[in-house]
Amino acid sequence: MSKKQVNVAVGVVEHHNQILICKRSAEQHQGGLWEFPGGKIEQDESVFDALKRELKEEVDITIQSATPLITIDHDYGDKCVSLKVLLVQDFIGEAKGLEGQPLCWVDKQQLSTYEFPEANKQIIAAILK
Ligand SMILES: Nc1nc2c([nH]c(=O)n2[C@@H]2O[C@H](COP(=O)(O)OP(=O)(O)OP(=O)(O)O)[C@@H](O)[C@H]2O)c(=O)[nH]1
Ligand SMILES: [Mg+2]
Repeated sequence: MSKKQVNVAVGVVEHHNQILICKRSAEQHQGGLWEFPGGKIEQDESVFDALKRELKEEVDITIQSATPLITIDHDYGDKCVSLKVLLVQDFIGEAKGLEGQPLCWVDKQQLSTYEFPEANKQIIAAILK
């Protein structure tokens, strides 16, 4: 049986040269690791609309615009993901963890000192380019 492929909208939210990261809860896939906020893209939803919905739900910010940064297809063994990563520099609101998740703003250069899912290494490389 083929593994399910999940399309995910991921936001690299940047403000004053810092990036917003959140901690995944223990029970989630890749739980306990840091992530860039985002989530699954629903059927008939654009990447931007999915990201806008997820960032409002998870961190209470409203994104105004976003630009494509990178797409990463990764096989975790139990699950294949296609991460559509958008760079967000234009948003309204102050980020807070609406799902009780720890959240922090990190200098770009410090990102690699946090533990992320494997696929995120390529995202961090793209941010630093
Ligand atoms: N949001 C997010 N997901 C990531 C990142 N890196 C990464 O491999 N993923 C994977 O993408 C998949 C979907 O993301 P998600 O769990 O946030 O989806 P969601 O918000 O719709 O959550 P839910 O199904 O837990 O309610 C997960 O399997 C997760 O492990 C990342 O930086 N951010
Ligand atoms: Mg999510």
